[in-house]
Amino acid sequence: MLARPVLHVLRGPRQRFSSSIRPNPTGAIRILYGSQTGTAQLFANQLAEGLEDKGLKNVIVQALDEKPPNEIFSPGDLHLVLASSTGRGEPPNNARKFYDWIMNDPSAKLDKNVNFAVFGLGNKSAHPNNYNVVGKRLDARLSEMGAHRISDIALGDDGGCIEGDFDEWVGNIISNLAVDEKGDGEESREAPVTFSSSPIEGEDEQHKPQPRENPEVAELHKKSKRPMSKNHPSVVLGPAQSHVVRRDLFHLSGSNRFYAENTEKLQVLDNIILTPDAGESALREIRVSLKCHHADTNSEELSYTTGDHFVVYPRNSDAIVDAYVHMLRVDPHAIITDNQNESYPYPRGITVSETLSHCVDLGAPPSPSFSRMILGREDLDYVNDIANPRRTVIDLCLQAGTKLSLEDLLYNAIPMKPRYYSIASSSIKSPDQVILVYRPVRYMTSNGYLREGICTSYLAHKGAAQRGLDDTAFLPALVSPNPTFRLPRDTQTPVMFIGGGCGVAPIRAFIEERLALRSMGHEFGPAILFLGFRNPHDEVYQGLVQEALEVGALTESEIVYSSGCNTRGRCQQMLVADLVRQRGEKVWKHIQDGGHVYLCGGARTFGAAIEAAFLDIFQEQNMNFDEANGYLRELGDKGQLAEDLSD
Ligand SMILES: Cc1cc2nc3c(=O)[nH]c(=O)nc-3n(C[C@H](O)[C@H](O)[C@H](O)COP(=O)(O)O)c2cc1C
Repeated sequence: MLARPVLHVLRGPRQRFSSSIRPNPTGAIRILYGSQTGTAQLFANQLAEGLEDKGLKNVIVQALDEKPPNEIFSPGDLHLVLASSTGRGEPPNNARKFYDWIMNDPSAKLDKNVNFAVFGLGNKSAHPNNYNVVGKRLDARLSEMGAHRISDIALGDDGGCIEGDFDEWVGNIISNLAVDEKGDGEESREAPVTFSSSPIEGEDEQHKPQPRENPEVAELHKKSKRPMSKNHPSVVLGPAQSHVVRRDLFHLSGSNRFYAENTEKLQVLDNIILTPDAGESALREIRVSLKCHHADTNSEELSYTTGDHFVVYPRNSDAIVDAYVHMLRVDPHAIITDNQNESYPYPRGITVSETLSHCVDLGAPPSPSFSRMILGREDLDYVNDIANPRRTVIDLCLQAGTKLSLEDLLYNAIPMKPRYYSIASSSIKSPDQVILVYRPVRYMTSNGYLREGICTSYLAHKGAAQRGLDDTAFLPALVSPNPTFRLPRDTQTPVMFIGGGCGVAPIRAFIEERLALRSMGHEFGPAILFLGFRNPHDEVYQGLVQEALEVGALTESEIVYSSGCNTRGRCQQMLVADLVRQRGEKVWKHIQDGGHVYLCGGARTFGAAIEAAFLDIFQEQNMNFDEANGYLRELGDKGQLAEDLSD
């Protein structure tokens, strides 16, 4: 059985320290989170456990909207705010009221004894223009309102190693709470205790005493990176229930529920390969009915607006779950009853197999400290050895011959997150169903293992019901509004759609919407389409584009391929970013005419390349690099540039 990490991600069971931390600060520690898909919430709970492990009392965890906004902050308390950005730099739903209050009420003030620190959660490559804007704005505004910042904002990048970013922030916070090594509860004068001490009158940012490294805390940091041998809380297993065969977790409710509110059991109507000639990585289209099949639901049907996202709860494949069951040597049918241990991160009362299937992301690389624990060594080039080759827990265990317990896995592995897809259909044309476009992810790891993307392979195995209510025909899913990604209200406003690969999905939705509006008699302004595929075999929706061109829902379209020629023998071998650059004058005029631009595709390469092309185009118009960057941001801020970029 493996040991728990000490400081890292603080996901493990409680461990008591001969504390080098202030044992009982005068105020409470309020951990406040705003979370859309659960990461900030998970981190908030881990942080609370970790601080309690250090002997700190009065640690409270709350969602930012749990109290009226003006009652959240208390003088003398420390407020650790974890907030993600969603939509296009929007706050999560459970922070919306608070965010609106803090941003829009200029008279709102905070006492100077309100202490705070912010950890923002975002994704730099997917949302370069809106990276962590919510965290950054909250941090700036809290300071402007008069509160006392105890440490600089930290930014977690979900496109990189967010757990590592979080670890580092937690380390800084803990250093800030530390007293000297006398450990007698009495603060040394030099101790960097900033929380609960009032800011010194007249002190400005530059002259604030800087936290110093406390030797004992530094030692704790080092230890945190080593396996420790401590007692684990055990996961209590009840008698096996082999007759229990559930393929979803809708029966769980209240604080034990697993799915987010508004999640429904939805029926798959169709699941087809769009480009059969493209081989295994062909684009596919899945059609899902919005009619609810969940017994407890109040609503009959979900609704959406064109441009929204669809959120799917995937499961690990049975083969992967079996491999873990075998490795852990556990009875898959045993029920996890564990009611005692508050820190247990998943629903109770479900079987081991259900927990492994639904709750843990068995395809994700383990966090840095869990990797160190499994491998039993500290030196690790995490990015190159673990994250980039996407090595999983089982890979590392096999490599190191580590015997992992069920507890080790459940407390340390990455929880399963629901996946977001751009809806590819128009709500005017098909209000009762959505279309998603996806490409099954399959790749060979550097050490020769075949890997499949969890959600895309989950979707690929879905099919329309063959026999009544066949399980493979249903998905747990919900609609997530994306209000900043909409066609202009005035159909005469010029639009330009720029997309690559799976980015064709939201573009398909907009084209279908314009066709529907056309049939209702609407008149349109210019609409330009720049679209790229891997090769001609990968090209989809030619018929729809053609129809749109014929009726004026599109006015021009250029399709390019990163390799190969199209079927009509015309070579358009080019990247979309180069096409955009070549059409620089047209792009510039479109923007000057007040036209809207929509960027849709992968974030890391496509999104970054198109933004670089835009910067080049703007610099051609006598802007320097900084001005071009500022102009791009301005277009986003005023809603003329909208992005739907995925990770
Ligand atoms: C639909 C969607 C929109 C997002 N928008 C942004 C954004 O505008 N800026 C950003 O930095 N990150 C953005 N992200 C990335 C999330 O902030 C990041 O994945 C974060 O870890 C999620 O934390 P949460 O699970 O607590 O909500 C977005 C993610 C999704 C799924």
